[in-house]
Amino acid sequence: MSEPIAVEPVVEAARLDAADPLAPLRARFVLDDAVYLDGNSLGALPAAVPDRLAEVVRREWGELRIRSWTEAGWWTAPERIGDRIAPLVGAAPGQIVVGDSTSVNVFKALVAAIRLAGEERDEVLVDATTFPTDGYLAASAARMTGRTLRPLPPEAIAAEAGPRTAAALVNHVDYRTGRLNDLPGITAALHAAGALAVWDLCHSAGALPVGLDEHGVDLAVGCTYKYLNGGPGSPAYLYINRAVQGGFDSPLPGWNGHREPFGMRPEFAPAEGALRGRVGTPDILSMLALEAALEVWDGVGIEAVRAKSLALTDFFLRRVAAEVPAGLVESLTPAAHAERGSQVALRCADAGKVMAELIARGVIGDFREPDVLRFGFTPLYTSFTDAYTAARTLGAVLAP
Ligand SMILES: Cc1ncc(COP(=O)(O)O)c(C=O)c1O
Ligand SMILES: Nc1ccccc1C(=O)C[C@H](N)C(=O)O
Repeated sequence: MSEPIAVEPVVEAARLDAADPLAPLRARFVLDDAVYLDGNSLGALPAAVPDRLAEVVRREWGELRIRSWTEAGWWTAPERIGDRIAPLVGAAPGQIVVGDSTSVNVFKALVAAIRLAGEERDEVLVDATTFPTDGYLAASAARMTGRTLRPLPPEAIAAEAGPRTAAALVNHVDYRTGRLNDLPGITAALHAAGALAVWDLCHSAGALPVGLDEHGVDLAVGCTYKYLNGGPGSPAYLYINRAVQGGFDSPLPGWNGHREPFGMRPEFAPAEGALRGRVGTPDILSMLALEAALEVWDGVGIEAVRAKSLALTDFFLRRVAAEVPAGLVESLTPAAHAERGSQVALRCADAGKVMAELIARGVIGDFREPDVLRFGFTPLYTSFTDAYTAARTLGAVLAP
């Protein structure tokens, strides 16, 4: 029997790219020769955005002016764009509004969840490994509402939720390690305890299926500037499950969330449905840039995105193992597909300096304290050749 012929890794990468059904989508983005693995911080620019934004400024702002609130659909943009995001996170229409930052939406969602849970539930759980803003806001929400905050590792939340628990705020994918938390299981356990589930989807939306409706998530928030490519500071979104919309009592009841915003009434009366999650005047330029950015999803299914994401991170992990001498890096990202988001986090000595050197050589990832190299894989535009080049460059930096 003849030995199997070992395929050169660069050839393997090229073959994987040639067989990739999503490969043509890269042309929908503005990219250069750099290997861009930072879409989990700031997604690349979709090619349709600059012209659309110029049109919004020149025609809608410059010429139509105030008429654009109605004639150009500005006023209804938060719910219209929410409905555009909905299929990507497994939500039926009418449950998502776009606006404000993720931080502000975390506050709205968590306080509303505490209010929905009722007075007798006096503790709030929060993912102890969370991106800091969620932890800060959860502490303030708990303090304001007179509840006790209990930070827990996400894998402990299901078992610890009990009759005192009002709600838990959990990240779907951990920003540092790339671990994918068990959204269906944790949500079901919270519900069994009579508590509400609030999920932060920043690092999962646009990278993998979320299934908000299917799993009965109560409330969720996420940013749009990572895997949804909405641009720097693009508005975040708030999902309010239809089942809890009637009881959603916003801690930020601004006039945009009023049943009759132009009624100019002294008393607040919430709008029907997810609209009550709106606060003030939407940030139209960012919002319409996001709307144009979402066109890259036309005809793209999130299942195909997930399949490519896993193939990319598998291939990258394999190439890192081959290119980097043993012991120099340690993957913090779970090997099991069921526990992996769309990034690879490698612990490494002098990670800050190593990332600076990678960037100098055209491989853009990021460094997170204290010792983590983070590589984000955006299936819409990252190629297997990018993954190959990144691993090879890392090998060259660490073992010159
Ligand atoms: C999990 C998570 N939540 C929240 C944020 C940020 O919130 P904001 O969009 O308000 O800056 C980030 C990243 O910036 C994040 O990774
Ligand atoms: N919004 C930003 C603005 C500037 C620099 C980074 C960010 C990030 O989004 C960081 C990201 N949330 C992270 O997971 O580290």
